[in-house]
Amino acid sequence: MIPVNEALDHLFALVSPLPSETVPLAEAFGRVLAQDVAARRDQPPFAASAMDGYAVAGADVAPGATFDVVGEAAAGHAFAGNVGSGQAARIFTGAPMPAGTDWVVIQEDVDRVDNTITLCDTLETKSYVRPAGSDFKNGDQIKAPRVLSASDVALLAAMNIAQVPMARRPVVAIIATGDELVQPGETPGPDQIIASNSYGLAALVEGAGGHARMLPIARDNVPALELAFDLSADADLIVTIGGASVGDHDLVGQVAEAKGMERSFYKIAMRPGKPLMAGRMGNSVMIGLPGNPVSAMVCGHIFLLPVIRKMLGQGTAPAPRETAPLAHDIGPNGIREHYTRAHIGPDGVTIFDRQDSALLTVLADANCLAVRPIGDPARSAGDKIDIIRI
Ligand SMILES: Nc1nc2c(c(=O)[nH]1)N[C@H]1C(S)=C(S)[C@@H](COP(=O)(O)OP(=O)(O)OC[C@H]3O[C@@H](n4cnc5c(N)ncnc54)[C@H](O)[C@@H]3O)O[C@H]1N2
Ligand code: MOO
Repeated sequence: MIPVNEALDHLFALVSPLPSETVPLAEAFGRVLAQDVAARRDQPPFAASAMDGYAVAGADVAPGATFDVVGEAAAGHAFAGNVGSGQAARIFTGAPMPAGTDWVVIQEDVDRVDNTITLCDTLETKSYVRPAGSDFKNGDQIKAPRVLSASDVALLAAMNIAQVPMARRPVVAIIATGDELVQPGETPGPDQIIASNSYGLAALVEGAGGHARMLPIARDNVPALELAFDLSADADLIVTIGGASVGDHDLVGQVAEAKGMERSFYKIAMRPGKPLMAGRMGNSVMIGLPGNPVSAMVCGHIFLLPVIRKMLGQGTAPAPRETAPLAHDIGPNGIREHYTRAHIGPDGVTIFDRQDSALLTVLADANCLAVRPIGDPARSAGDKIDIIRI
């Protein structure tokens, strides 16, 4: 058994950042920017009014001052003329400031009679002009790598970047294995259960920016597993679930090796997740996850997501940790690093009593994994513990 950090280092050594691809802006949301991009224009491209009102020379603004309205500027319709001293242009939000003006008096502060406006006694003290380039300037950069948020997409659009260089999404083939499994929606036999991990892992993969390709369930026999590996050969990652342990029907490692998998490691000092295996397999990397549902999902968080992030060019880092106080006393930990299902709330971290790696209800109630190092002694309420949010 190797420690978790060593296993993760082995996995990082197996994968590299994928090449980038250019995608239309409308498809960029949630994906990872692969290269710095630069604004192709200033925004606003001209000094613009921030309000509806009258554009004047700021030097002329005083309570009771009067102006002749000589023209109009609206968004998309600049006023071509010049506005002289004692003159004003009717202006609307987003319109370019006419030549000769640097101040907008909001219409609420104006009395208008025919073509003459008179300013009221209490005036705003700000100009309501947005200077050219005050949001961004031509050449301003958005730095990669960065997961593009909805706000980023809006910013890229404003920068006139219609095609975006994105990290290619890793294709992750997910192979559930087991004679006992049927797909959700099917009718299980009396000795069967519903495949769950494959769906949970696919959700993790998609959430991290990968593309999950779920394969048909592979039965516990050599030809079925061989076929599943053949169907996954072009994936960037091949993730198997189950069949990783020492039972007579645990054939995954054996078949993977017969198919050319060069094993990097097998078995880690982790609970849950002990029978994890990984290795290079053709142009792909195979990660064999244990079958117990919580084990597979925990390994998904601790190994699969960091590997996907590396492939997306987001660097080489384990699942992010925080420290938080324990809400209660806990006993000592054993010889495997324990990723306990836990809940962090206002009272601190509560580690659930039931930690069997088959209990998906407990996992679904957890909002974090509280990590107990190998040989960690008993701890008291208030002691700090590492957590990983899930
Ligand atoms: N004698 C030993 N027995 C076991 C050991 C051991 O060291 N010595 N390790 C245990 C640990 S730890 C784990 S974890 C499990 C993992 O075993 P496998 O990876 O071989 O998983 P399976 O036996 O195929 O399945 C275990 C369990 O999970 C269910 N399962 C499998 N796939 C799915 C799926 N896609 N969706 C939902 N449930 C799934 C399966 O029905 C079993 O109940 O081995 C221990 N045994
Ligand atoms: O390691 Mo197993 O994954 O404890 O349940």
